[in-house]
Amino acid sequence: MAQHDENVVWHDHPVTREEREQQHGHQGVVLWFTGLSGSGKSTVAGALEQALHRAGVNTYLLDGDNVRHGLCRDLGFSDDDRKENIRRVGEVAKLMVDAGLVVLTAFISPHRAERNMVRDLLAEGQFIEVFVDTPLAVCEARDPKGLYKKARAGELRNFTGIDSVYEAPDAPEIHLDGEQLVTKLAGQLLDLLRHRDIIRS
Ligand SMILES: Nc1ncnc2c1ncn2[C@@H]1O[C@H](COP(=O)(O)OS(=O)(=O)O)[C@@H](OP(=O)(O)O)[C@H]1O
Ligand SMILES: Nc1ncnc2c1ncn2[C@@H]1O[C@H](COP(=O)(O)OP(=O)(O)O)[C@@H](O)[C@H]1O
Repeated sequence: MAQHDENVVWHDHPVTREEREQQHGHQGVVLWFTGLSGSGKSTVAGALEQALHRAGVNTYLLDGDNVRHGLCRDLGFSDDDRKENIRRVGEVAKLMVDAGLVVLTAFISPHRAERNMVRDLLAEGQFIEVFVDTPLAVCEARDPKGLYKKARAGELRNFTGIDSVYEAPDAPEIHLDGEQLVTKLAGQLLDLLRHRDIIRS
């Protein structure tokens, strides 16, 4: 991939992130959900976004399934493609944080290195890693899209948890038990955001 051109120079603009955050009444951060397919990333992120939106927080939810229909439609599920997927989403999330939004991302993001790459793109405290920890057997029993069934039958290759790796986070900001009620999990995340003064109580 081409590196950035040394003749392209960063341009600062008069309105700052801090000013945008002040206007919103809250900080910009990323809640980076990671977990197996079927662990509950989209469901929990959606429930949290709904609660935040109702509370007047400016949010945006970037979801793997949706992003792969547009921005990342050229990418598949090899390790390199997943890496590029997460790099692009990380850069988009960074722009959205600069816009002062509470960004929720729901990507399997199976590799520690890529999640840490996104963490390093952001300032201290702006990256909140949310591990949706649901046992593989439970995800496989849920199987809402029938993908585990296809993977077990050998009709789908490189499926996370079956024949492609998932590296669980070592030290996520929050570790959710994905078998608990969705409302309880969303509540835990709201508590964390209030505790960190990202949103008002
Ligand atoms: N081989 C393989 N492995 C894993 N997942 C697969 C695969 N093929 C298709 N899908 C569907 O794509 C969704 C995962 O996309 P992501 O962009 O989140 O994946 S990644 O972060 O780049 O690993 C994932 O969605 P979720 O179930 O919502 O996680 C699957 O529906
Ligand atoms: N905490 C939960 N308890 C029970 N079922 C859940 C829970 N979270 C999600 N689900 C269900 O599990 C399936 C997969 O959830 P989804 O959010 O699509 O997972 P992911 O985005 O990680 O693939 C869906 O059918 C959803 O309704």
